[in-house]
Amino acid sequence: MLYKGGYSQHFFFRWLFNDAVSITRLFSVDGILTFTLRLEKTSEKIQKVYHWQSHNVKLSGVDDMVLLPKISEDSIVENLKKRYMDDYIFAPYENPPHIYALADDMYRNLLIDNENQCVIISGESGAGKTVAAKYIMSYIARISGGGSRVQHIKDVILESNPLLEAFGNAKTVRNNNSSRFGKYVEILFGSGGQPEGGRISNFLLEKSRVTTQNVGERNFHIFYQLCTGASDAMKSKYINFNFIIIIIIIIIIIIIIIHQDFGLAPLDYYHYLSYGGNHKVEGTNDAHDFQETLKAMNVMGMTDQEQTNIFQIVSGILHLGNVMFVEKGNYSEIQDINSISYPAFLFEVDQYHLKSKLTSRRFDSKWGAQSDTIDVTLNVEQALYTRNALAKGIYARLFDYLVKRVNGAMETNAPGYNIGILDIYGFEIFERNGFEQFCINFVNEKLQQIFIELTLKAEQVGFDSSVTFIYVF
Ligand SMILES: Nc1ncnc2c1ncn2[C@@H]1O[C@H](COP(=O)(O)OP(=O)(O)OP(=O)(O)O)[C@@H](O)[C@H]1O
Repeated sequence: MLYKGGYSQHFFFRWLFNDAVSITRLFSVDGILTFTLRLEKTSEKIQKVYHWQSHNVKLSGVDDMVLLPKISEDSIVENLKKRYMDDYIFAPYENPPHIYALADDMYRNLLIDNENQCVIISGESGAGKTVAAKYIMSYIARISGGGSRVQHIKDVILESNPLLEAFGNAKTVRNNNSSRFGKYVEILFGSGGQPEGGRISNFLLEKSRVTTQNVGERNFHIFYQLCTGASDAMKSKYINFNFIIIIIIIIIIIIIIIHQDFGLAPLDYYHYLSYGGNHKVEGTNDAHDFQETLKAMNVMGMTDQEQTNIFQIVSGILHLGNVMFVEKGNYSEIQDINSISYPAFLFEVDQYHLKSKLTSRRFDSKWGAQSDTIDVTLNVEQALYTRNALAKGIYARLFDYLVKRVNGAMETNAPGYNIGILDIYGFEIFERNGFEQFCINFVNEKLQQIFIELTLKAEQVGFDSSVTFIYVF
């Protein structure tokens, strides 16, 4: 039995050892799994090495050379020799189930049988669904042919991953790069087996994350990427333009403000990023990832202006979260009127209009043939709810827009067959499960049901003639 690194294992070990915090080394040789656990007991940190011997394992070296304890010419040759002697050499079709073999099968079936193919990837959060989906996409991109136009389609398909992950993935307690939306990617192939286009359908974006997160989690990656990765020029435009407005409004503050660093807005400044408790994710470099996001946007053919507009919205949402309300009589008022100028500027809307939409709502009444429209003022709780609903609504539409843009970049009318890859976000149980988690858990249960149904049905068929049993399905 060979374990590969991953968060599921991380949690398994955590559960096993109760106080284990992280696995620093993990490798397996001849069935012996060796791992080093960093343990944390109160404030003291202890390094301990555990050896675990698995049973009934055919001793045939390691499947994956990177798992060798020491990578040298000798150890590689020794490993290959062992596998050769045991008739366990590397050959895709002789190996146990492998994601490339599955992708290869699908591709061949599509070409030989002229049939659409579909792979459903299911599993709990952190199991490796998204990584598997990406392996399938890159394998297909690698083995299918085509000229420069096809190469562009492949680039769009592959680059859609970092782009949508930036806006749709987040750190959760189980997975540092957890998909918080479901997606179904279809790759459309021409008669020669070359990708001609593609289409992505997105489901159930967890938009509640925009305004609040559980402890130990983060908002969507893009917020941190923009704040830490944007150039100074961009930062002053999206993040600190507020200062410019203040300069115009309050002359006295000019002296203070011109001495401030326009290029920096600490993440702590934003209310919408404050719930998780930690902005940093081990092994993630947000500034670097921001460059990947920009690169992906360029591959999609997004213009500078389009990118500017997108980041204006992202930044506007952050600033909107800093608009606070106070109770005045029976209704709410914006605590600091300057705070509304920033999001209004970034959303390119009139600030008085935005203020009125946050603190009141339009009420249509009808009696008989008569109708009337009145503005009803909101209390603080209602105003906060409205503010958050606006932030979530804008973000969800921005995400839909990005998916639409990706689809536009790989649109085709060419006839052909397609391979579909379904990657939804995994089953999870929180202390408080929101409606979105309920929906995703329900979908996961349904998928599991389909899986059981199909596999049991297949088993039943195999037994048909020889065994008498009660049909489950
Ligand atoms: N094949 C793999 N090889 C190495 N690491 C992997 C592999 N699969 C997954 N991982 C590790 O596990 C992490 C979680 O994987 P992934 O994001 O694919 O999980 P998921 O099932 O899609 O989770 P979620 O439902 O939360 O989106 C990855 O970031 C990666 O570190």
